[in-house]
Amino acid sequence: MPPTEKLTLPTRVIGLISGTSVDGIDAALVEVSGSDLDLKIELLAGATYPYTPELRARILAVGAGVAISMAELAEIDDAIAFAFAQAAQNIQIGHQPATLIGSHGQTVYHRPPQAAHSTPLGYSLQLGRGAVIADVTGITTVSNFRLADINIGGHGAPLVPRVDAFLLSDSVKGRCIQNIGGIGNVAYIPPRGGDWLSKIRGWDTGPGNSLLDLAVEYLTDGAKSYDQNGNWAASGVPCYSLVEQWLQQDYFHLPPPKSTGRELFGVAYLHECLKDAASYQLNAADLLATLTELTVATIAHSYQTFLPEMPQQVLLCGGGSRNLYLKQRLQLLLPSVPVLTTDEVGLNADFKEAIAFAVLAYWRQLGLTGNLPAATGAPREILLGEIHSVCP
Ligand SMILES: Nc1ncnc2c1ncn2[C@@H]1O[C@H](COP(=O)(O)OP(=O)(O)OP(=O)(O)O)[C@@H](O)[C@H]1O
Ligand SMILES: CC(=O)N[C@H]1[C@@H]2OC[C@@H](O2)[C@@H](O)[C@@H]1O[C@H](C)C(=O)O
Repeated sequence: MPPTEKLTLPTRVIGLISGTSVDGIDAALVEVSGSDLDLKIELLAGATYPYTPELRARILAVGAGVAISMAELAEIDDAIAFAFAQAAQNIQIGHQPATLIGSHGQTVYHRPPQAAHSTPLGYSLQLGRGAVIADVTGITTVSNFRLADINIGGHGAPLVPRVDAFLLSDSVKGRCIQNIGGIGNVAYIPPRGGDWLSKIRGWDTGPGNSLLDLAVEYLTDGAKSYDQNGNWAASGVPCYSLVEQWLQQDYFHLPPPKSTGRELFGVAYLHECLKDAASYQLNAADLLATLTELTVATIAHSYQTFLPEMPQQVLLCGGGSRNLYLKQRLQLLLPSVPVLTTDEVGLNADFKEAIAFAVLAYWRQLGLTGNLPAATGAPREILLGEIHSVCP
């Protein structure tokens, strides 16, 4: 990953993503300049636009493996594309217009590469066609970011670690940038200097909030979708024997690069957890405390197992960084490493993923590669994303 000499002008870009929590479309309007070591962003506006409950329910059903017709798939794709286009229009209100959009879309299926399988390549499907977004907004749109990396044998995920490396490296401290969305993922960034770029790593750590959210929905009969600040879980006690048992799951022992999704850590997985919890007679609060402990234990375990050295700081981002109980538990498991949020070093923790897709679109437009082979497992760097120009 050699630094480029390319001169770049500030560009106003919109980044759009709805993640595995399917809680809504995160939109970030950013001014981007530089290219890699000199990469800079200024967040001008950030907002989350919730899906309608009907669309959210349809997306979650597809993601959970419910069979649908091609006609229904087309309808969902249309609805997502128009919702993303609307989010891009809304985020510009009161600002100078953007000239570029980077849209991740909505993941509804993700299959990591399967070595020694008859179809060894991965497969990842993000809905919300970029061409429609470009047409509705009149703004060139880059989309389908994961495909190129997957086509050459990579996981197509996680993609954010390369952006993290250039926005969040430190000259002295090694950092782990830990996203806790539906799924958790980490970027390990050693202190800048020497061959630091070649030592950056990234992978999906496992469940973030996905099992917790599903459990809250189950326990409240759908009245609640998440445990605000982790208050409910904080009133319970984690069952450590169960956490130990759950940590035996193969995924947590697979060496990186690796990626996962709701296909593994989704409804069926929660049902297994519920059965186990019943055999330990856990009440609702204990169940949530135990699922929270699983998330933090998988994070701490993966650092201890797979990193060349422990970081000097952990910077949290994503919705899970707002879960105070979870943050506290992670700090307890990593006693010598301060656990902060990216807000505390100047990068918005709620919109970092949306910002990253703005940067990835900007790199694509400049002709710069976007993947980090150490994080996706691809054999080489490659241009990410398809460019949809505006038809006259
Ligand atoms: N105040 C809060 N307290 C506890 N949990 C919260 C809070 N705010 C957000 N969350 C959690 O964060 C989740 C949303 O996180 P986020 O938007 O980062 O996920 P995502 O981007 O959809 O997922 P991914 O990063 O896996 O793609 C919510 O579903 C909820 O579980
Ligand atoms: C296939 C897919 O959408 N993966 C997401 C998901 O959500 C978190 C984790 O799993 C990560 O690998 C990825 O997203 C972020 C944006 C990434 O690519 O870095």
